[in-house]
Amino acid sequence: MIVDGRVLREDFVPSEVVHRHDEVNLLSETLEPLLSDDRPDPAFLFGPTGVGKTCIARYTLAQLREQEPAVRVAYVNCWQEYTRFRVLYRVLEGVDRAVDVHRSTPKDELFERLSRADDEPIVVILDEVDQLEETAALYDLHRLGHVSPVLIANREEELFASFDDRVRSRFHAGTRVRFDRYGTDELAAILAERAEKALEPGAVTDSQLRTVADAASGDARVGIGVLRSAARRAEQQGLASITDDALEAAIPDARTAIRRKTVEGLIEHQRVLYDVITDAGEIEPGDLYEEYERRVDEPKTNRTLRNYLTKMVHYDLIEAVGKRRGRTYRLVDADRGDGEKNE
Ligand SMILES: Nc1ncnc2c1ncn2[C@@H]1O[C@H](COP(=O)(O)OP(=O)(O)OP(=O)(O)O)[C@@H](O)[C@H]1O
Repeated sequence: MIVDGRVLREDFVPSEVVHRHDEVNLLSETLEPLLSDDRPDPAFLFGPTGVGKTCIARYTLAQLREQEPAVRVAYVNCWQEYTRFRVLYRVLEGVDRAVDVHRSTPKDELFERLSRADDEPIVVILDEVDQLEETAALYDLHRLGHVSPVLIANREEELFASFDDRVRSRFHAGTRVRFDRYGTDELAAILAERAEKALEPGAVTDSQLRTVADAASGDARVGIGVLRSAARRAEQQGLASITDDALEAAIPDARTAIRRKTVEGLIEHQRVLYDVITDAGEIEPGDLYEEYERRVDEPKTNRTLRNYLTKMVHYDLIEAVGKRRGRTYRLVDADRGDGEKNE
């Protein structure tokens, strides 16, 4: 039944995006100066998870490179690359200038190397940029006239709150491209496009795709995950098409798989917070920070911890219950039907 499983993978960049034309156009216009050797303003892509920010950034840059192949693109996921060293290293790697760089190479030398790599413009996509712990990396990139950053984050307010004044003032100007959650019809159309490429004709009905879109509540990553899981289940049972039962079973399946992957991707300190919450069942912030500090050697500041927690809420790993005073954190129930997904 599955003819091309790649199409249902998370990192697949579709050759055509469904909807999001306004967002693609705004980003393309922002980057247009690159076509005449000028430097564009920074571009920001804001919105909740699974709404196509990464996909649209990659797609738009792939299109731009078709017009101007000299433009180089480096992709940095700041969830993993959260220090100045790691960001600069990843950008150098993205433009094939990372040979002979070691852990002990001074950061200033990385910066020097990047400043010398100025024969062609470089667009740096900084995904999950609100996870960056050393925002000096942004200051570095801004100083380089041949580097154009595209920054992706959930919320503008929290992102700018994490910047120091130097970075804030430099990134103040810049185009904001805002993404809303997909409606059921939009998500169903995205899923139909994927299903057409990935599955045999007739493997899934339009009404089933709407059920998936509805269950995913606007998150395309969840929707595609459900479709993938349902198709696999049906295939394992030797069926020629997806049954409603396979679909129902796939909804919690997909959420669990996505959650497992997100937990695996947590950095050490986030993981400790997650473990404390898991052990406690439900816990107040004060007790959470206290227990966290007991478990780590060099604790992060409360502000950083709050940032981690916000991110984990965005990623649907934990939920915050109650208002300021009396607020507690607990794990999100994997089997939840959803509909109350956090923004
Ligand atoms: N408009 C679209 N057309 C086709 N595929 C899409 C579209 N929007 C999202 N997708 C697909 O949905 C999945 C999730 O999208 P993406 O990773 O871009 O979301 P995101 O907003 O960057 O989320 P996060 O903040 O969690 O990283 C990807 O597989 C992507 O290819």
